[in-house]
Amino acid sequence: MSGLSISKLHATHGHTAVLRDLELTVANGALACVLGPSGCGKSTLLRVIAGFHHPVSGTVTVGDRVINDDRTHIPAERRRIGYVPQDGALFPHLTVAANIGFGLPRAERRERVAEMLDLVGLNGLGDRHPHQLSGGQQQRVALARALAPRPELLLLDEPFAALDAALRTELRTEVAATLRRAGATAILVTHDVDEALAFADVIAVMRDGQIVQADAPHTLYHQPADVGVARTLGETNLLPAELADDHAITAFGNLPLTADVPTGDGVVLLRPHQLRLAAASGPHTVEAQVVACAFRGHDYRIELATDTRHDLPERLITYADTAPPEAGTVHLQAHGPAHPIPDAEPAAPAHARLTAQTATA
Ligand SMILES: Nc1ncnc2c1ncn2[C@@H]1O[C@H](COP(=O)(O)OP(=O)(O)OP(=O)(O)O)[C@@H](O)[C@H]1O
Repeated sequence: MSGLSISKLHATHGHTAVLRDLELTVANGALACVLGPSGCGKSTLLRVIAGFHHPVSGTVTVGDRVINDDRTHIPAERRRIGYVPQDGALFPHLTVAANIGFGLPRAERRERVAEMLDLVGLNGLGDRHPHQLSGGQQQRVALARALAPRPELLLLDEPFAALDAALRTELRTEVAATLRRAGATAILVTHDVDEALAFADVIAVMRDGQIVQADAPHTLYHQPADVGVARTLGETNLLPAELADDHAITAFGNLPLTADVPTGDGVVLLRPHQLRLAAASGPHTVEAQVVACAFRGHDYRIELATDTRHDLPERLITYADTAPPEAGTVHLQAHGPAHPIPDAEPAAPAHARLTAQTATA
């Protein structure tokens, strides 16, 4: 398999610009996810890479082969790129084995089909037809069919979207393991954050036809480039802070920063699990009122109203293993590192809201 490199890619649908100056690199053997809201251009990007959609301009390289630039447009069937659409799109009148072997040279077909059935865990089901398989099994056949011709790159367009939650989790774990065994370079399109976090070596967050940040899941979650990426990856607490080189001075005391930044007023990100309920008040605890608490099986999601004495947003979110006292007062502690968010507007702090309410009363 080979890596992928995309530079200055522009694509349109009619007169509408869909991909704008898009840049993306996926290393050889990496599993990448493109994550973004509906309509941001994810499928169009995959279709350009696959060769089904002509871009206006830009360069697409797989390994050391340029498959698209100003002078080159290699047709889809000669790109050696596998494509698994949302519904699998198996041939209904062909058996599983015939689906997987479709288009393979006759001499190697039987052996390669057996290898692929083994890879996706469907030994013994080669003689069935697609309608005799479950949804998850059909998707595994689609994956086997895409991998059979040894593509240089595999594209998966929301391949688990039609499956129920349990099967979806199971299958994406299996597919990731299968792709790693095959040494595949793959790009999965999704708008499911959990899927992206669980599947990918690299997540590329897409917004309005551009990749705004591409990084390892852990880096992206804890060090997002802007508020939009921070919110795409999960719930946020955005605290006003005084930035002082390597630490932030906050209502929770001094917290180390993820990176050195210029000094001055700013906003820092703390993910919900970085706020914890303290047993009692202390020098760096903040008092808050529980306004909502939801049990989620593995933990509780707690929404808190902050104390008006503190320079904090109106609501904070934390996750905890045990339920707090109902509608009670709790003490919160923060655990760094905090991540500075350059473009964030500080939420109206509690004391400012109080002043505003008093003024209008
Ligand atoms: N065939 C088409 N003709 C005209 N406009 C299109 C066509 N296909 C897509 N678009 C538009 O291009 C934009 C990007 O669509 P695309 O399908 O790439 O987004 P997406 O991120 O994959 O969305 P989703 O997650 O809903 O599948 C959308 O505004 C869409 O309406």
